[in-house]
Amino acid sequence: MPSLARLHLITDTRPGRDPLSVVRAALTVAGADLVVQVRVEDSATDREAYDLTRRVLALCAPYRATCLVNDRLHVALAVGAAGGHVGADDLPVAAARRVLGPTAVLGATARAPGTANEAVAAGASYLGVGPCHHTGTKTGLPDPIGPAGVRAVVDAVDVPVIAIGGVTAARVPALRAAGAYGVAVVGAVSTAADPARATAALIEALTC
Ligand SMILES: Cc1ncc(COP(=O)(O)OP(=O)(O)O)c(N)n1
Ligand SMILES: Cc1nc(C(=O)O)sc1CCOP(=O)(O)O
Ligand SMILES: [Mg+2]
Repeated sequence: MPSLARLHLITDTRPGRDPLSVVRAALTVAGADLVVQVRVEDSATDREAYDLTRRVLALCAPYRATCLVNDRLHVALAVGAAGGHVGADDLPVAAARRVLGPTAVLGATARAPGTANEAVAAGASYLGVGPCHHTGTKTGLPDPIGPAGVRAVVDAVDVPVIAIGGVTAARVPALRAAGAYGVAVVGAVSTAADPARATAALIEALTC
């Protein structure tokens, strides 16, 4: 299994966004130190997800950056991505592991130590833990768990914890101090005036 990069950029496919140019900008700065997770709207067709993922994979390849696919594991397999990410509404982690095979990267969402332990026992190779802070990117989330909630999960598991939800470069030090291995972001890069510069700030915060 490839070593996991600490910065995960999740594609922003909301109307008016340009996910490919954001991914391109982030890769020029972060290179192999980036995981790009392709996440499309629930209303997107599989064909749209497949086409976007193929394009993202082609951008990642020269940098040897890792490409993962959110939810749609058949798309991950079809394009040859490194793995996928599942949450409570997706395939159960054990089923996802069977689909992807033993060596793929498999992330699972966990918000508390109990579900985190279950996800790891079922085959998750990393955990996405949050929401750490309020976010305007996704609706319907529970209250933020903050760095203390991240710490509770970190103390319970032995896989990398990727903090997600309202993460900015300024918030990275507290999340790292809580034991987060890395962070996943949408808005901090996608809505930045300069996505390359925003990526550089996150990388710097993660390497301090
Ligand atoms: C790194 C990371 N962590 C959490 C999530 C959220 O996944 P999920 O709970 O399945 O919600 P959706 O993203 O599918 O709406 C994630 N994608 N990545
Ligand atoms: C897709 C997603 N999942 C979350 C979770 O907590 O499970 S938070 C989130 C959105 C993250 O976007 P931003 O970096 O703009 O806050
Ligand atoms: Mg999901």
